[in-house]
Amino acid sequence: MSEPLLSVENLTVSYKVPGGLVHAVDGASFEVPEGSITGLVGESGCGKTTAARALTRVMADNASISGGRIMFAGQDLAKLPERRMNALRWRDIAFVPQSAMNSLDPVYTVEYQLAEVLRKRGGMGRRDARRRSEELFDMVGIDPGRLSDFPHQFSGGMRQRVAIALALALDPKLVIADEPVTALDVIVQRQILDQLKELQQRLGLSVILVTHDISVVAYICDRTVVMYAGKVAEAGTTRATLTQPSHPYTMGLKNAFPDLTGAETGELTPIEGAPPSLADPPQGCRFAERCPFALDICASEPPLVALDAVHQVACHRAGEAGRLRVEAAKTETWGVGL
Ligand SMILES: Nc1ncnc2c1ncn2[C@@H]1O[C@H](COP(=O)(O)OP(=O)(O)OP(=O)(O)O)[C@@H](O)[C@H]1O
Repeated sequence: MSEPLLSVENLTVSYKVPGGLVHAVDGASFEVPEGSITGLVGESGCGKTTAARALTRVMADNASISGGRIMFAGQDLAKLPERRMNALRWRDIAFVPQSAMNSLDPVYTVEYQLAEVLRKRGGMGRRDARRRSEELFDMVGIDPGRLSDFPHQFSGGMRQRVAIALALALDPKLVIADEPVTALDVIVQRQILDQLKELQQRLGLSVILVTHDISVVAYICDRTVVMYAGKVAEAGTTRATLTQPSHPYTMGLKNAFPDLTGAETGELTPIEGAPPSLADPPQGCRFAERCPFALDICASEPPLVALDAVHQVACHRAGEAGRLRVEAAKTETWGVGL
C-alpha cells in the first residue's frame, strides 16, 4: 500500500480545566490514505472534533497536543512552527467547521469572504478571485449570480455548500469537514454528501468527515475510524468495519442509526448508558461498562491490533467477533429497558 497522506500516531490532546486535565483524545492512531474519504465517527464527546481540530492546530485556548505525531507530507504537524503551519492552512489542509455559520461571517457577502481567502491567502488579483469564485460556486452547484448574497439569504443546505466552496478555494489536498450535514433534513443531507463525493472524486481530494452518524459513514466513506472516549475502537475500510464490525461498540452503533438510503433497517436499538468521564477514565477498556460482552480481562486496556491488512480493532474478544455479531443483532442483548 502507498504511503498515507496523513498518519496520526498516538495522538493525545488535552484541555486544561479547573480540576486538572481532560484528555479528549488519548493515544489515538489512524491513517488517511490519499484520494479517499475517511469517516471519524463516534458519540458526542468522544473527541472527534478535538482530533480533527488538532490536525489543523486551530484549537481552543485551553487545548494542547500533549503527545503523539501527525505526519503529513513528511512533516510532523504536531511540532511544526506556527508560521509554517499557518502556510499549510487553506492551501494544503482546509477545515469546514461544525456549523456553516461558523465559517461564514453574517455581515459580509459571500463573494467578499471568498475574495478574502483567494486574495490574502492565495495572492490572487481582483479579477482572478472573481473568476475563481464563480468557478467554485459552479462546482458546488450554486448559481454564481448569488455570489453577492449574504449568508442569511441562503438555505441551510446552500450555506453548507458555500462553506465547502470556501474550503476548496485554494485547491487543498485534504479537507476536514466537521459534521457537515448534521442540522439538515435527510434529503438535503444526501444531496450535500453526493456533492462532496463527486467533488472528492473529480478533484482527487482526501477528506476527513467527522460525524456522530454511522449511516453517513456507510453512505459516503471509503474508510472508517470509530472513536470511543478519546480512543480508536476500530478502524479500516468501511466495508470491513461496517459489514464485519469487530468491536462491540461498532456493533451497537450500527443498531442505533437508521439507514440513510432509506432501506428498511428494522428496529433501532440505542446503547444504554453514557461514556466515561475523560477527566478520570477507567484503566481498562473504556467501553466495558456499557458492553454486553465484557469479561474480567476487559479491566485491562485492549491494544488496537490488526485483524488483517484493512481492519484494526481494540477489543480483547475480537477473535470471537463473528459470534458476538449474531448476539449484538438482538435487541435483548443490549438490555434495553431492563
Ligand atoms: N474547550 C474545552 N475545554 C474543556 N473540555 C473540552 C473543551 N472542548 C471539548 N471538551 C471536552 O472534550 C471532550 C471531547 O469533545 P469533542 O468536542 O472533541 O467531542 P466530539 O466527539 O466532537 O463531540 P461533539 O460532536 O459533541 O462536538 C468532551 O468531553 C468535551 O466536553
